[in-house]
Amino acid sequence: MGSAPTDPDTPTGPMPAADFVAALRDLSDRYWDRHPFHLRLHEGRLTKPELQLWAANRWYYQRCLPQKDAAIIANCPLPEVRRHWLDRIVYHDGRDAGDGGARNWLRLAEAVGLDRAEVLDERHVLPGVRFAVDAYVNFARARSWQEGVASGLTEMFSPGLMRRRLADMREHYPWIGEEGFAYFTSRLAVVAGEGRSTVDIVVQHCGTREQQEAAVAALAFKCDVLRAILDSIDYACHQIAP
Ligand SMILES: O=C(O)c1cc(C(=O)O)c2c(n1)C(=O)C(=O)c1cc(C(=O)O)[nH]c1-2
Repeated sequence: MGSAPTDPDTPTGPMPAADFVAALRDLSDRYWDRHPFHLRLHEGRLTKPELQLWAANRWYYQRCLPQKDAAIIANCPLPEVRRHWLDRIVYHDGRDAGDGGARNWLRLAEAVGLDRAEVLDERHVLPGVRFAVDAYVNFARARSWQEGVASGLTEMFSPGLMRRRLADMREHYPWIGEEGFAYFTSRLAVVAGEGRSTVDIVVQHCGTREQQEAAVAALAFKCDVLRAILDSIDYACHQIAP
């Protein structure tokens, strides 16, 4: 069996950096900002039990992120990238048990009326959310470190969403105490810079067309992970009695 003839119209050289970045940014339409669940959240149409379900399920995402980042580090042979990526683990886990992004998410969960224990034992985590988040961690374990890094680029789409979420939640759910919003206020301070430096790493280390296309596919996969999380939560909301 011979190999398939190469189509002379199929480009094989790397895309110019600007085209590559544009191909990544083009995926913003697949991001979760306009998911029906997020729209209801922004419009103040979620009930307290629905907000609780969201917070308890997002916890599973938040708590798995450091394992995803550790998998990227484990697969990466470059000390300068590992050193840089390590900051993400420290950000989520904190330098000690009392701080870090994950702790701040727990504060939000408590502010919407959940007990810390029922969040930590994950009794509210939906099967679909678990499957989606586990798929993200497994993707980082199984794929190249560049694909793992590229999959985190959804964050380049997130600052506007997070700012809007913060403003809309303060307005529409005034019963949530301000301490509950620490996650978003502290995340907003780092996320724009993180998104920019992640793009730089991806552009620098995806030198071939194949690597560039794999990076774009990794970001598309991650958009699907996020939407699958909200699909599951949204579906479960329809089963909560009003
Ligand atoms: O609230 C959001 O909409 C949102 C989105 C994302 C994202 O786009 O992946 C992250 C976060 N938050 C977040 O808080 C966070 O720590 C985070 C880490 C990552 C990642 O893939 O490494 N994404 C996100």
